Amino acid sequence: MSANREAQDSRPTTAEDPLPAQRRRARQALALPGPAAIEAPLVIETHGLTKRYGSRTAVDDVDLHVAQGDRYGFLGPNGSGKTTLVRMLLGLVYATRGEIRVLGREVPSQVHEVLPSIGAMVEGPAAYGHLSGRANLDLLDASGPGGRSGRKRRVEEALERVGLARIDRRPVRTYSLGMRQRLGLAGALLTTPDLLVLDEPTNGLDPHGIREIRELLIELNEEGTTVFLSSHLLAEIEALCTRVGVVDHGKLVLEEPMDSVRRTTGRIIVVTPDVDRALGVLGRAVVDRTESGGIVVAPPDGDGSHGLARHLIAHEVRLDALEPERVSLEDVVVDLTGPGDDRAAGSDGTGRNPW
Ligand SMILES: Nc1ncnc2c1ncn2[C@@H]1O[C@H](COP(=O)(O)OP(=O)(O)OP(=O)(O)O)[C@@H](O)[C@H]1O
Repeated sequence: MSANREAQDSRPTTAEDPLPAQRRRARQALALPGPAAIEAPLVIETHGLTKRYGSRTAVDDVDLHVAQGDRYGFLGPNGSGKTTLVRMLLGLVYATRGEIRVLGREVPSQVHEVLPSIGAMVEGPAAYGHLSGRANLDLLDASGPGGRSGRKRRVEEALERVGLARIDRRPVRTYSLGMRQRLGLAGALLTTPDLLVLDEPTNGLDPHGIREIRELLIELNEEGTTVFLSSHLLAEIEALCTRVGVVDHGKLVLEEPMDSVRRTTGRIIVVTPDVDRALGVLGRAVVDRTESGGIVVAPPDGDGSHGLARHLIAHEVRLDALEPERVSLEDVVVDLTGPGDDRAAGSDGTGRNPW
């Protein structure tokens, strides 16, 4: 493949470039599409939602749109207003200004009508430390239908779903943070909710636990539950969510389907054991390398992955994979937001990304 204009334009960033090429592309076409672009009925909708604490604006003029069937990730650095917004959605904190509708009802005035259809876990799981996990769920379910046997069934099912079926009579105060998170989720699943609202649901879980909860949320979503979760973990949102809202200093700066955030760049990643041979064959069409050693190629206009594959195979380059390069959620989000409260205050001091 010969060098081409596109390849030259997208060569790896040099010291003079103020933004890496991928970031530049990420910045283009970011949008808050508004409700017109969303076809399914809205399950959560806010207009001009604002919350002030004294002179501090925690949530600033937010128009949020969560559609039925979404797995919506509400993402933002520490202190950006996620918990405050989640609490307003559930009627736990009153807004300074703006409107909220959840499952078609106004919040807070009609929230009691929809709370039975919502499973929620906000600001960590609340539980009585001296009681066992089962006893806590029994209490939460006290007003549920079907008497003792109905309650026992629901509690056991909820425990099973979150991977706690075998817990014993130990009091909750002896649980690890991960077990408490699971118990909190079990509490949210005692009814079959139309909407799950979860604030940082994988806090304290190890990677195995994070994956289990992700699979559970996908399963519930496929059974019809709309999932809204807040998190500062980009990878978690990227792996789980179908729509993403990004909040920064109280403002919603992005709301888009995950597919359009993670759109393709037009470049192709070649994974091959014959790296040197491929680099020689591709010449100046190579524009970058991935962290895992993939070769990023800008093919000439109209010459997509099929043409590239033919070209490489004709030159005896073996191919493990050929895939379109996508803009990463991290690039988009870091580009759109400033440092979180902890970084801004200098409490971390490591210079690490606040996400
Ligand atoms: N009750 C309160 N009184 C005064 N300020 C508050 C109160 N609750 C939140 N804030 C402030 O509002 C801002 C947003 O806080 P919030 O907890 O909603 O952010 P967050 O994105 O959930 O952060 P984190 O990820 O660290 O939990 C912060 O500056 C916080 O200090």
